[in-house]
Amino acid sequence: MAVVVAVDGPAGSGKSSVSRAASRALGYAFLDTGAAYRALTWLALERGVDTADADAVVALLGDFAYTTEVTDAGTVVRVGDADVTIAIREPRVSALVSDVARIPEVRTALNDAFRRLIRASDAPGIVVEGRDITTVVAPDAEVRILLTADEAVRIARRSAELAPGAASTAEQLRERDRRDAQVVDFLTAAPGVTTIDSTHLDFAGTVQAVVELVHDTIPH
Ligand SMILES: Nc1ncnc2c1ncn2[C@@H]1O[C@H](COP(=O)(O)OP(=O)(O)O)[C@@H](O)[C@H]1O
Ligand SMILES: Nc1ccn([C@@H]2O[C@H](COP(=O)(O)OP(=O)(O)O)[C@@H](O)[C@H]2O)c(=O)n1
Repeated sequence: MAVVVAVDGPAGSGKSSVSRAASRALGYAFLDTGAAYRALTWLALERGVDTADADAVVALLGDFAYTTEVTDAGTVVRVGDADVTIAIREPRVSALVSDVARIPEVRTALNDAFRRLIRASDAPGIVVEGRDITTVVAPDAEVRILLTADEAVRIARRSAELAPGAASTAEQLRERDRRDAQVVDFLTAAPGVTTIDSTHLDFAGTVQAVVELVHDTIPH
């Protein structure tokens, strides 16, 4: 059974990029759970399904052929034959993903899939990042981290999400965190979870903090 490193936190805290780099440094696999919520949202948009209609979104699950493939250039995300790696990061997906993520049947189905992927990993460990990994998906993970940063810093890091005519990055990020926080608490560390605040750390320093915590926790 692979060592599990669970990482939760709000948007723009560095979960995906830091977890990916830390997994490489550790020789571990990597699982970005937000990508699956984003891919299901992309499928709803593609099919013209209203994301506020929970039953219609749940009906998509039977036909949600979601796969990921780790390549040198990064993780390629596909739904069926469609490469949605770039599309799932578009603001139109970010704006609706919280609708999809608040549907209990969606969370149950995706969490089951995440647990299967974790169990199937043949690497010595796996870094899994999202919003409820430390609390719901893998509460027994050997290493559990809440990655945070001040909101202004997170907004500055996410400025690339700005789309012409759309609400500002700041409004989008605040609104998404507000809605996500109604579903899972990723702003306070559960008992046994270590907080890493990256506000005053640069990228390499944040990766190092994660790697050191794993080394300090896991005998090697
Ligand atoms: N400690 C850090 N210092 C500076 N930039 C960072 C740091 N951590 C992450 N970043 C950058 O911030 C942006 C958002 O990070 P990302 O991993 O997408 O966050 P999340 O997955 O939590 O939304 C990325 O461009 C990333 O390279
Ligand atoms: N474990 C998870 C991961 C993501 N999500 C949802 O998926 C969305 C996208 O997650 P993400 O990790 O790609 O978001 P960023 O923080 O990287 O922008 C979040 O805004 C949540 O609505 C979730 O509900 N539970």
